Amino acid sequence: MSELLAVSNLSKTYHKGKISIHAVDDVSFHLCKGECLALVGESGSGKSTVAKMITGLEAADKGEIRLGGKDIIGLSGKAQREVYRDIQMVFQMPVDSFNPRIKLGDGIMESMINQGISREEARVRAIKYLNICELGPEFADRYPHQVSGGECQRASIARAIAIKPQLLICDEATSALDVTVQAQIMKLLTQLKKELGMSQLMICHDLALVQEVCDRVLVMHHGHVVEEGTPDEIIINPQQDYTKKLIESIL
Ligand SMILES: Nc1ncnc2c1ncn2[C@@H]1O[C@H](COP(=O)(O)OP(=O)(O)OP(=O)(O)O)[C@@H](O)[C@H]1O
Repeated sequence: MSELLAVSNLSKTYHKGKISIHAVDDVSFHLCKGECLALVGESGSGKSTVAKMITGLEAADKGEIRLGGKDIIGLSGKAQREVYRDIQMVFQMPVDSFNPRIKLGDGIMESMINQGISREEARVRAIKYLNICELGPEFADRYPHQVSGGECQRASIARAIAIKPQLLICDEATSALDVTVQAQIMKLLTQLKKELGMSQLMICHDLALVQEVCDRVLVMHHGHVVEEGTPDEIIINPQQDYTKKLIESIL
């Protein structure tokens, strides 16, 4: 598999008054095309900060992020818009990710229209991707408060995939949902990976889900990557003491 994303020596420190929080410290990893990589670690270990730097929501202090060989840090204008179209993120709280005053269909169409796609075509594509996410066309005309959490999360996945990103980042995308809906959404993401060849970076606390859907796992602790391997290597035969404790605490 060829490499899609290469993260090298990435670091981020947050400053709050006199306190400095080294959220991410010298993190390096890669992600291949069509691969699903899990990022696991206890709360506060830096997982979301890594994801936010990749999506450009946080600026990196140091390091390099390459997408398809091109350094994406510090881009601006059209080059930046083009790159971030290829990286989409799905967040934990589905309802918060849509504007409550905008119908789901219009929310999904927005980024396509921003890309220059006509309203008519954007509407057709919004309905197509809602359908891929197992939501009927009627969902396009509903407001976020008129659907369940699971349906809203499907709609946010539809919005993310409608613009055919090369990389989909899911930050605890299913943890607010009940177990059956969680399983359905993970199945859907695996299907999308196979059908669209999309690479995925999953931040996930649920090791059973990681084992089921991810190809490789990175373990983060205090802003560092402490271990990397296949799900079986990490979950069944962890090498580092921190990973052993993490697995014990989660299982
Ligand atoms: N905007 C911010 N300002 C200040 N500190 C922050 C900010 N965002 C995150 N942090 C801190 O950086 C550290 C890493 O946070 P981050 O959200 O990346 O961890 P995480 O592993 O994703 O945690 P969780 O699993 O709880 O979401 C934490 O100590 C957090 O409090």
